[in-house]
Amino acid sequence: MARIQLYDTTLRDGSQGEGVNFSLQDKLLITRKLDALGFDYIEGGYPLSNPKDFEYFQQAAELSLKHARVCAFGMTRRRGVMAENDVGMRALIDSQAPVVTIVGKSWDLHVEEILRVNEAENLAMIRDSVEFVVSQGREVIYDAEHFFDGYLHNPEFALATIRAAQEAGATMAVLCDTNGGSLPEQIARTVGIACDTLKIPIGIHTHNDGDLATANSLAAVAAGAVQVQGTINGIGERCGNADLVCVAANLSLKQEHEVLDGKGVRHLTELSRYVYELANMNFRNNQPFVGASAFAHKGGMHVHAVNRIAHSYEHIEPQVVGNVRRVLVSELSGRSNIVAKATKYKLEQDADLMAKILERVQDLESEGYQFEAAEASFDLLIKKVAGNYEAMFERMHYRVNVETDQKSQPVTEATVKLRVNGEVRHEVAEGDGPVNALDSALRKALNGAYPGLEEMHLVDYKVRVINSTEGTAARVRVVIESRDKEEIWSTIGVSENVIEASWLALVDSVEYKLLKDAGHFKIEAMSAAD
Ligand SMILES: CC(=O)SCCNC(=O)CCNC(=O)[C@H](O)C(C)(C)COP(=O)(O)OP(=O)(O)OC[C@H]1O[C@@H](n2cnc3c(N)ncnc32)[C@H](O)[C@@H]1OP(=O)(O)O
Ligand SMILES: CC(=O)C(=O)O
Repeated sequence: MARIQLYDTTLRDGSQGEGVNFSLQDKLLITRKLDALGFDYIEGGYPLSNPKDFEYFQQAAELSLKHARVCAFGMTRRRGVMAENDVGMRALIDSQAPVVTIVGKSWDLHVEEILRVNEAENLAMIRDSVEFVVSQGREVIYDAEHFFDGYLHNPEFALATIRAAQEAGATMAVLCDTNGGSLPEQIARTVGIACDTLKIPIGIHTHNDGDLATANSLAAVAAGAVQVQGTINGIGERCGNADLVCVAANLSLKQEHEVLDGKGVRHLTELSRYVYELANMNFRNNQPFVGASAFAHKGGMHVHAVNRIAHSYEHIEPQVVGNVRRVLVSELSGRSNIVAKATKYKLEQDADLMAKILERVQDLESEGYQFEAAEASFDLLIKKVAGNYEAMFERMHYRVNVETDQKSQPVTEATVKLRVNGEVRHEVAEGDGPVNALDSALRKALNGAYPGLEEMHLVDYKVRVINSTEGTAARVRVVIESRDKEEIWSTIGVSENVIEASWLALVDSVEYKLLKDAGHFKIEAMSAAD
């Protein structure tokens, strides 16, 4: 099978996604990461667009990348202007980027109605721009915008545009499904024709408006394309670009093409999460290959089978893309889900205990608990039902007061009374709201007894109404996410009272941390039998 180049445009087309805004530092960090994983090209930005993108190229030049070539992106010269006098062309050259990607028009509609030039002038704009940049010693990749729509309406003109780019010295013509509405058969047919027409290699750049960006990229490769452009996690304009994480995994694992130097695929999960973190976006749990749910098994029959042969319900082994298998516990669980979770405590042989845990889970889930989102509370539940739970403190009492004079911000105060190692402790604390005040008072009461608590903090707090038909008497489910230096964990509380539900989740979170520090829990992936 062939070597396929991966061209990442997270920093340019990805930045065109709604809500995405990378700082200069983020862009440089992502560049380093992509280079380390073996990406071939990194499109860093549009130097004419803004000072940050211009500065990026100055700093990227200092990065001593091992593998990737950095590309500056821009459009062909404006109509009626010589390429050497065009501000966009000058910005591309001044960027000092070794590779310049020039986007030009392929669809006669855009030429006539958007640029408002004739076809001959558009061909001259492409030719002049590519020739000028090549004359400045740069490699030129030519992005043929709207190529597939253009080919449908006027195939001779669309092909003439990429021929012009080839004749002017471009090293690659990348056919863009800019509106993202093409289907795989259309992509394959058109790429095949372009491959037969040109001598230079063909690349593919797809958008996801029909949810087909990955399929269209693979169809293009099957028809002869040797470069795929896309973004990490598929972020980008409108519905996004082809997700290079999925494209790379499919090309490498399903079609045995060589991508990412043969090594990067097993770091795809880490890369995906790294980019989400820097983009300040939530992880997409159901993202294929790398999402937290991509290898999470919930249905009891699935878990039963996966315990015997993992690939009975998995298309690849999770570790080949750096992901892990997970077993979820819920009302849909059978004994196998519980057994899988209990293996790390070596309790799985105790059939009565497994049945008791399952019964307890089903009872609690009928009250509104959901353990799949609260694995730390489930670990505590196993200990409690197994009879080897030791309370690290005894809860005696708590109270929360909120006072407001209607003129200033409400003041929230919590009081917590505990017995810790035989000593009664009674503490009060103020906070930004009841959960924060309770958390502060609980920590004050435990102060000195468990120093590890200082490194733990809350990172997320979610409330859901469970039986909404009951109005204000409805039950609420609170899920709290906490972290320390080494782990993130989630706990749950359910009650008619939001403060009580929060308190239950908070206490579980602190108890999990204290028991973990005392060596009671080990973080292990489920080990399946194959
Ligand atoms: C498919 C893609 O994703 S292409 C990349 C799209 N990305 C972006 O637009 C983000 C960065 N863009 C920008 O910062 C700005 O749009 C700039 C700096 C490029 C241009 O800004 P402005 O000069 O203010 O122009 P504006 O954005 O309003 O309009 C685009 C101009 O470029 C012209 N143009 C558009 N495409 C091309 C092209 N391929 N070749 C030549 N000229 C073009 C248009 O005709 C229009 O010029 P006109 O006003 O003289 O008719
Ligand atoms: C070049 C590009 O981003 C597009 O045509 O979609």
